[in-house]
Amino acid sequence: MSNRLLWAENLTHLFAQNKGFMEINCELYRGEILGIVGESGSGKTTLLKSLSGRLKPSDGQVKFADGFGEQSLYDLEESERRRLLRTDWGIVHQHPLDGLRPYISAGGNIGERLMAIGQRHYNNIRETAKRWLIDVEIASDRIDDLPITFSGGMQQRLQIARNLVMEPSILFMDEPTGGLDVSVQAKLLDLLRKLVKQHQIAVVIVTHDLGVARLLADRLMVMQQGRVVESGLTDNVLDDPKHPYTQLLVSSILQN
Ligand SMILES: Nc1ncnc2c1ncn2[C@@H]1O[C@H](COP(=O)(O)OP(=O)(O)OP(=O)(O)O)[C@@H](O)[C@H]1O
Repeated sequence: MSNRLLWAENLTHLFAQNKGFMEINCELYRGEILGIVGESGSGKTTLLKSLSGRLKPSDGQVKFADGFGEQSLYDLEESERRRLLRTDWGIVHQHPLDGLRPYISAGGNIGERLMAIGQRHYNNIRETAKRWLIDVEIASDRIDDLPITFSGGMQQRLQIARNLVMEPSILFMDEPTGGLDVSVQAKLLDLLRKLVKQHQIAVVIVTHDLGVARLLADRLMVMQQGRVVESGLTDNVLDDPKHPYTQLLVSSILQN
């Protein structure tokens, strides 16, 4: 069985000239972390949306492998795509409250999706939610508190728990540490790395921060003006960048 989970074939979506992404071909394998880097406006978020079923591209295909074989993401019915996004795939937004229900408890945020797939045993759901709170380093006695009473870092960890409780095969993350203080960011990155490796989850992560990419990603794609200009193993791309744009990105970090 191939370990290829998700791939894009000549994927293109343009809002206007040079605004969006063009002719993207990429692959994601089971258990790997793929980083998408590039400066602001290079099309990273738009590409992530298309790869994760939230933006139908104007051209090309997103395909994925599941138990039934190979499927074309945008040939699915809208409802099927949504179900896939809530069950087998997860999405971690930059702003945690975009991915949480602010007015239901932390435990409810984690348990809700289990109930949506038919789990009904309240005590089991609560125990699972507690375990996930502990796994993302939130005290389990906060289970009945609302996410709006949590710090930004805690909210982000809760958003991660809400996704991981479904044991997704793929997690899509857009600047997950974006709004956090540096020290909180570092802790979250450590936790993320531990959890995705432990649960063998494949990840596509968008970041403009090469430090985040270095820490998390196994492979990188570098985007400039909607195109992938370089890709490869993270260490190779960052230690020995071939494309002038990647060289510029790497050297601007070194100067900071
Ligand atoms: N819904 C939209 N309608 C029109 N233009 C859009 C839309 N969404 C994004 N764009 C434009 O497409 C280009 C790529 O945007 P995108 O958000 O994908 O870039 P990015 O690399 O993720 O940038 P950032 O790091 O700042 O989030 C930008 O020029 C942006 O202004």
